[in-house]
Amino acid sequence: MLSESCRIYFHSLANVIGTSLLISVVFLWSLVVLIPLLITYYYTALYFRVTYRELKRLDSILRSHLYAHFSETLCGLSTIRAYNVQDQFLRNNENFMDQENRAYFLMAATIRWLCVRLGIIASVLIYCASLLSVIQRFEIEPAIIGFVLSHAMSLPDDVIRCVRLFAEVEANMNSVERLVHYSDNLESEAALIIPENQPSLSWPAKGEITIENLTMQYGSENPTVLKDITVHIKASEKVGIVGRTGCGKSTLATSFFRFIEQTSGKVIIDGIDITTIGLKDLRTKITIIPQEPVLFNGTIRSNLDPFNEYDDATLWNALQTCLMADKIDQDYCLEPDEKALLPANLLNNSSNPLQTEINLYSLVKECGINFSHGQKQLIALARALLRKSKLIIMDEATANLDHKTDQLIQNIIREMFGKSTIITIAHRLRTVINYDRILVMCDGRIVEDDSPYVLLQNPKSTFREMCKSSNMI
Ligand SMILES: Nc1ncnc2c1ncn2[C@@H]1O[C@H](COP(=O)(O)OP(=O)(O)OP(=O)(O)O)[C@@H](O)[C@H]1O
Repeated sequence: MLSESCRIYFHSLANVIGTSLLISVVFLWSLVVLIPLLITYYYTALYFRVTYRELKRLDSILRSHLYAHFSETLCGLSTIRAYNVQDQFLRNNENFMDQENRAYFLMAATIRWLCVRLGIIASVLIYCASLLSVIQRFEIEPAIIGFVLSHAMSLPDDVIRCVRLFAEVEANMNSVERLVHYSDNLESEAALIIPENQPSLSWPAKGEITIENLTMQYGSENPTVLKDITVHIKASEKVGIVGRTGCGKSTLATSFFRFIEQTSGKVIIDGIDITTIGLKDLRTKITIIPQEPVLFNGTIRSNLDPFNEYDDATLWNALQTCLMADKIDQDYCLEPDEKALLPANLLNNSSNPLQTEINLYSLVKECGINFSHGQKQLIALARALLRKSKLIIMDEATANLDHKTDQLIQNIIREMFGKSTIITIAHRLRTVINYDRILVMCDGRIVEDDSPYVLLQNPKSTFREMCKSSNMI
């Protein structure tokens, strides 16, 4: 929109300057009127610009409220209907529309105000040019007079367009200013790849982690979240992190990905300090199964394997291992015409699970809304299985599964990721009770670090207290 506004603005400006020059060259006396008119024009435009800019800003803000409310309503349609509050949301929507229209109406009124004033100024100029043509009718050729007057007639429109578009260009430049701010002034992440410091393809081969005096905070104005953490995690160890909400468990887990940079200290994975390598090299080697698994609009297949690296049988195996296969089988049986779309070799192969009416090509809606939270976590687990990382972080990954499924998944994890290091954040203590080690966190520090058995034997242990309060012992 900005380029189009600029184009029309410069076009109108050239017309206004050209016509004014033409009139003053042909009728020298017109300068007597032209100069005061230009001054009046300048001040009127200035007055208009300030008001219009503010109104436009107001309109944008109110419009964004309207759009936000509209999209939130669309996302929460089922909840709104469930609570039978459609009328309230309709009223709110009308209210937001009314408010936005107020600013829009004022903008339209301001433009009308300008049109009237500029129209008068331009008409005075045309009047003078016409008057001078009559007075100087014997001195100037009729053709030239006709030429000047025909141009002068378009002056009111050009003058109005010129000022309006100038204000519009200026208002649209706000967006440019914001983009420039985002691109130049905001701190960006570290380099994705540092060519002179790339880890080998097999890194991390063991999954051994050493954390030395790690301190982290979210921005300099916020309190320190991780305080001087030192811990060594052996290769293939299964470590559970527990602690009260807000004690820094997720922050410790995400520190491996450098989502926020550490304030001080070191995280060393298989001998490499993670701050010395590029973010892409780091992040592609670690797998996270997050609290809020992300699914994309597409199919189950495209969600499991976005870069098309695995065949269907491998994907299906991963789903079956994560206990998702039955669910998909039930929910998404292939229709005959859908079957026709599948590659023939998959359907003819008797050992292929696709023969049992499984559909990896089933639809996954935006944000995976057609799956339950637990199912989304199982799909995320299947993704992790496919990647076969040496280091896997699970942030409450099985929190939304029932206890039995959680246990089954834990067994699967132990079996399938036997040679990987696993760090699991768990609210449910049963999830990590069979792990090799438990780290208990409190207020950004590790207060206990031992095997679950040893911690449970210790009557003063916080972990024991936590197990007691959740009726495990
Ligand atoms: N993006 C953020 N910006 C500022 N502070 C944050 C941010 N994320 C977390 N925090 C703060 O850091 C502290 C630790 O949060 P963190 O999510 O690591 O805790 P947690 O133990 O994982 O909690 P939970 O069990 O509820 O997930 C909290 O006080 C939280 O308010």
